[in-house]
Amino acid sequence: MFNEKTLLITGGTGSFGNAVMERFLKTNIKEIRIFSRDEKKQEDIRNKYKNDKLRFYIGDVRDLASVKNAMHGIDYVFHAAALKQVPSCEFFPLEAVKTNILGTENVLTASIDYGIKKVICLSTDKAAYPINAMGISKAMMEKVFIAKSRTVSPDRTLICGTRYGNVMASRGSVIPLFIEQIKSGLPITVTDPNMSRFLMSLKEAVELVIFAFQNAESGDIMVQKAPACQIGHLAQALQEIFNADNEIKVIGTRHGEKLYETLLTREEFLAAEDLGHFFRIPADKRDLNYDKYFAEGDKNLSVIEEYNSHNTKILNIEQIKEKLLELEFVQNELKDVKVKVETL
Ligand SMILES: O=c1ccn([C@@H]2O[C@H](COP(=O)(O)OP(=O)(O)O[C@H]3O[C@H](CO)[C@H](O)[C@H](O)[C@H]3O)[C@@H](O)[C@H]2O)c(=O)[nH]1
Repeated sequence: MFNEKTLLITGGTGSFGNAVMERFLKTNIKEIRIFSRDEKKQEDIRNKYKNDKLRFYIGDVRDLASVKNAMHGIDYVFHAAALKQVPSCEFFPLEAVKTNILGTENVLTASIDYGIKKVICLSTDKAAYPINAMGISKAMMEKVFIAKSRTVSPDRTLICGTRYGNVMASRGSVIPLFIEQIKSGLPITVTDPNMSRFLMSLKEAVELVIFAFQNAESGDIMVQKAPACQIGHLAQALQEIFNADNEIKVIGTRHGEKLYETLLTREEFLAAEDLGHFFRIPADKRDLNYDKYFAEGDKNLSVIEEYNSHNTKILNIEQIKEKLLELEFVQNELKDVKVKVETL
C-alpha cells in the first residue's frame, strides 16, 4: 500500500507520529517526512532511529510557506499537528484557532496545490458536542476539512478524517498519573468515579488512520468502536495491578471536562454507516440550495441515541486490568516496581 510512497506526518514528533513512523519504517515505504516545530524532539528521533528513510522538516502548520516547503514529492499526508491540551486551549483559545483550524486550512491548501493523493486529518471525541476550546477548535477543523473536500476532486486529493478517544497511557494522561501517585504513596486523585472515557491504545489509533486511508471517501470521518471504563474503576484496577492500597481521593471535575465523551453525535448516527468495528460518518453532500430537494424531515432523530462512553461497552475491573496489562507502559512500570522491591 505504501510501497515506494512518501508520507508526510505533521506533528510527526508526537506520540501518534512516532507510532506511525515505527509502523511504516518496517515497510517498503520510500520516505517518511516528519514535520514539526521542535528541533530537539526531531534531533532525538534522528539519533534514535538513524534511518535513511526519515527526513525532518522544521515548520509550523500556522505558516503556509513552511508547510509548502515540506510538501514537494509527497504522496500522502497524515495531519496530526495540533494543540491538544484542554487547559492550555481554554486559556489561550485563539492559539487553538491558529493551530487547529487555520493550520489545517494551510495543510489542505498546500496539499491541494501539490496534488497530494490523500490527506487524513486527526480529530478527537472532544470535537463531538464540544464544550471546551480544544474540542470546539477540533470541531471547526472537521468542518474545515469537510468543506475543503468539496472543493477538490477526490481523484486529485482525497481529504478525510478520523476521530478517536483518549489514548491510553499517553504523555500527561491519567494512567501515568495514577501510576506515579501509586508509586509515590500519594492519594489517587479521582475527579469523579462515575466519569467515563473510551479506552483506545496508540496502536488502535494508528490502525484507525490506516483503515481511513484504505476505506474513506472524500469528506468522511472514520470512527472506531471502542469500549470505555469509569474512572473510579480505572483507579481500582491500577491499585490491584500494583498491589497498592493508596487512598482514593475524589477531587471533583476539572475545567472544561465532560462526564462522558461522545464519538458519534445523535445527528451523525442518522447518516453513519456501520462497518463492523468502525463507523463511517459521510459528509453532508447537499449543496447550499438543498431546500429545493426538501420534501420530508427525518423522524428518526428523536429516537436515535448518540454513541458515547456511557452507552458503549463498559469494561469491569477485571477487563480493565486485562487491557492495562497489554500496555507496554504498564508492563515496564510493573518491572520497575519489582526491581525496586527486590533491591530493598
Ligand atoms: O488527576 C486526575 C486526572 C484525570 N482524571 C480523569 O481521568 C480521565 C482522563 O483524563 P486525562 O487527563 O487522561 O484525559 P482527558 O480526557 O482530560 O483529555 C486528555 O486527553 C486529550 C486527548 O484525548 C487531551 O490531550 C487533553 O488535553 C488531555 O487532558 C478524565 O475523566 C479525568 O477526569 C482523574 O480522575 N484524576
